[in-house]
Amino acid sequence: MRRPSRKPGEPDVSFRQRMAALKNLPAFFRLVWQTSPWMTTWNILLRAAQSATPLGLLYISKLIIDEVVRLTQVSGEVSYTYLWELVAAEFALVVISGALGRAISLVDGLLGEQVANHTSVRIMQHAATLDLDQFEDSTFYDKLERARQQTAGRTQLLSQVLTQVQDVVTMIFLAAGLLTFSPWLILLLLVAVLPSFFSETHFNDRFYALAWGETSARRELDYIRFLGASDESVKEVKIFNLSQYLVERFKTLADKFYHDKKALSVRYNIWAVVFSLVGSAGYYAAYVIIILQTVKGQLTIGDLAFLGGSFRQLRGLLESVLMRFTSVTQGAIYLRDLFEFFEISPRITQPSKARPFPNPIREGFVFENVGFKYLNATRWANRHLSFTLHPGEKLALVGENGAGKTTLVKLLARLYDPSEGRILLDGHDLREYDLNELRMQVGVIFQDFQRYQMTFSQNIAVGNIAEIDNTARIELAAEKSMADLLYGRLPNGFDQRLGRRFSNGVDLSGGEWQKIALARAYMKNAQLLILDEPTAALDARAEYEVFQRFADLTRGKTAVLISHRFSTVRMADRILVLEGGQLLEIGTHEELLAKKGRYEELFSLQAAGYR
Ligand SMILES: Nc1ncnc2c1ncn2[C@@H]1O[C@H](COP(=O)(O)OP(=O)(O)OP(=O)(O)O)[C@@H](O)[C@H]1O
Repeated sequence: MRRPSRKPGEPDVSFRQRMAALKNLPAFFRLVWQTSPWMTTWNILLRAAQSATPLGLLYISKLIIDEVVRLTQVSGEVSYTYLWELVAAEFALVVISGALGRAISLVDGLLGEQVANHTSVRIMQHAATLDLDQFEDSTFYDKLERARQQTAGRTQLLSQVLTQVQDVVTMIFLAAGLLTFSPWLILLLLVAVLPSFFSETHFNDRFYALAWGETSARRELDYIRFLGASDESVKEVKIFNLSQYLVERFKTLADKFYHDKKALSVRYNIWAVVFSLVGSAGYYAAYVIIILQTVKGQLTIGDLAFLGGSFRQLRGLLESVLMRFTSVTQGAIYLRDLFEFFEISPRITQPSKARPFPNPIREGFVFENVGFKYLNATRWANRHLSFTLHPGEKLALVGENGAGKTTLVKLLARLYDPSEGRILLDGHDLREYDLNELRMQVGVIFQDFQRYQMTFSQNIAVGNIAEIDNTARIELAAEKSMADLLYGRLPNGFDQRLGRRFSNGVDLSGGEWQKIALARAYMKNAQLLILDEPTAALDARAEYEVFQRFADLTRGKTAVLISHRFSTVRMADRILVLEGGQLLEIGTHEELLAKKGRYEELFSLQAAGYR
C-alpha cells in the first residue's frame, strides 16, 4: 500500500526522512567544535580510551580464571606471581575506567552547557536580524519555539552521539574477540535485537509526530499558565474573575496531551517488553551453545567466562546502540528545525552598496503611491499613499482606529517595506540607505512601548544604548521629557529598578512610564522623530507642556505625531487624515477646518464634548 502523501504542516518522519535528518549532524558538530575545540578534543580522546576498557577487563578476567584453574591442577611448588600481576592489572584497569567515566561525564556536562548557551546566543542574534512581520507570523513562532527547545534538548544529543560512537568502537573490540571463536554467534545476536530496533523506531516516529502536532497548542498552554499567574494579568484575572475559566481551559488542553501521550506510551512499553524477551532468548541460546562447547572440552572455563561476558555486553551494547540510534535521529530531526530557523532570512537588510543617510535631510520623504498589506491579511492597511513629508515639518496623523496610522510610521522607520509603491528620501528609495544609520536617524516611540524591568536610567538609555554610561545625556533626556520630575520619589534615584518583577522594583503610573518612554526619543540626535500616541496617558497639563517642549526641542527637525487629541494635533504644521488606510485630506489645521471635510467633522465632535 502506498503511504498517503503528507498533508501540509504535518511532519514527515519516515525512515528515509530520519536518515536524511542525520545530514544535520556534521553541522551540529561544527557548532559543538566552534563552542569549544579543546573540550571537544578531550571528550573524543577520553571516550576513545574508555571504549577499549571492557574488552581489556573481560580478557584479563579470562586469564585470571584460566590461571586459577591451572594452579588448582598442578601439584608441588607453585608461583602465584603471574596471578597477582593479573589481579593488579585488572584492579588498575577498573580504577582507570572509573576515572575515565567520571572525566567523560564532567566534560560532557560542561561542553553540553556551553553548547546550550552558544545556541541560545545564536538564536537571539539571528532573531534580532529578522523582520517584524516574521515575528507576527504564527508559523514562524512555532519554528522559533522548536528551535528554542533545541538548546536544552541538544545537550543530551551531544552526549548521545558521542556515546554512540564510543559504544560502536567498544562493540568492534568485543566483536573482534568473539569473532575469533564463533562468528555466527554475532549473527544470532543481530537477529535477536532487530525486532526491538524496529519497534523503537516506529514509536519514536509517533512520539515526534505527536510533539510536532502539539507545538502550537503547547504555546497556548504556556500562555494560559502565564496569564493565570503573572503580575501583568493578575488585575484583570481578578476583576473579571477569570481564574476558573483559565484553569478549566488549561486542564482541558493538558488532559488532551496527557491522554494522547498515555495511549502511545502504554503501547510502546508493551511492545518493548515483548521484544526484550526475544533479545534475552537470543542471548540464552548463545549461552547454552558456549556452555555445551565448554563441557565438551572445546573451550576453557576462562573462555566460557570471556565469551559469555562478551556476548552479554555485546547484546546490551547493540540494544542500546540501536535504540539510541532512533533517539539520535530524532534529535537530528529536531536539529533540522533549529537549522531551518537559522536559514530564515530577513527581507529588510542592509543594501550591498548602502547610501549614507543624508545629514541634514534636504528634500524630505516622498510617498509615491505606497501600499502595504500585512502577511496573510486580505485588506490593505495602507493604500495609494502619495504625499511629501518636508524637512523640518511637524506632521500629525489623524484617523479612526485601524485607519493605518501606525502602519504608516512603521513604513517610515523601515520596520516594513511597502508592498507596492515606494518611499523616497532625498530622491532615493529608502531601501538604498544604510540600515544602521537609518535606525539612528529615525527615532520612534510607539504607543505600546516597552516597560523594561530595569533601572530608571537603563529605561531611558535603551533609546541609544551606546550612551548607556553617559549619565549627563540620560539626565538631560529625562529633563526634556519631564521624566526627571519623578526623580525625587525614587529611593535609589537613577539606579532605581522599575517594575514589580524583581525585588526592590518600584512601579509607576501609566503617564510616568510614558514620560520615561518619551525620554528615549531625546537620547538620539535623530532627524526624524515619530511619536505614536505618546501622550495618551498624560494629564492635560502634562500633555500641553510635553508638546510645548517637544516643539521647542525639535525645532528644525522633522516629526510625525499620532494623536487622537485635537488639542495636540492642531499644534502640527500639517495634518494628514487617513481613512481605511488611504489619504483623505492633508493640510494645515485652518485649511482643513475651512474645507469642512472629515477633519472638521472629527474636530467639532471632540470640541462639542468639551462644551
Ligand atoms: N501586525 C498586524 N498584522 C495584521 N494586521 C494588522 C497588524 N497590525 C495592524 N493590522 C491591521 O492593519 C490596519 C491598520 O492598523 P494600524 O495599527 O496601522 O491602525 P491605527 O490607525 O494605528 O489604529 P489605532 O488608532 O487603533 O492605533 C488595521 O485594520 C489593523 O487591524
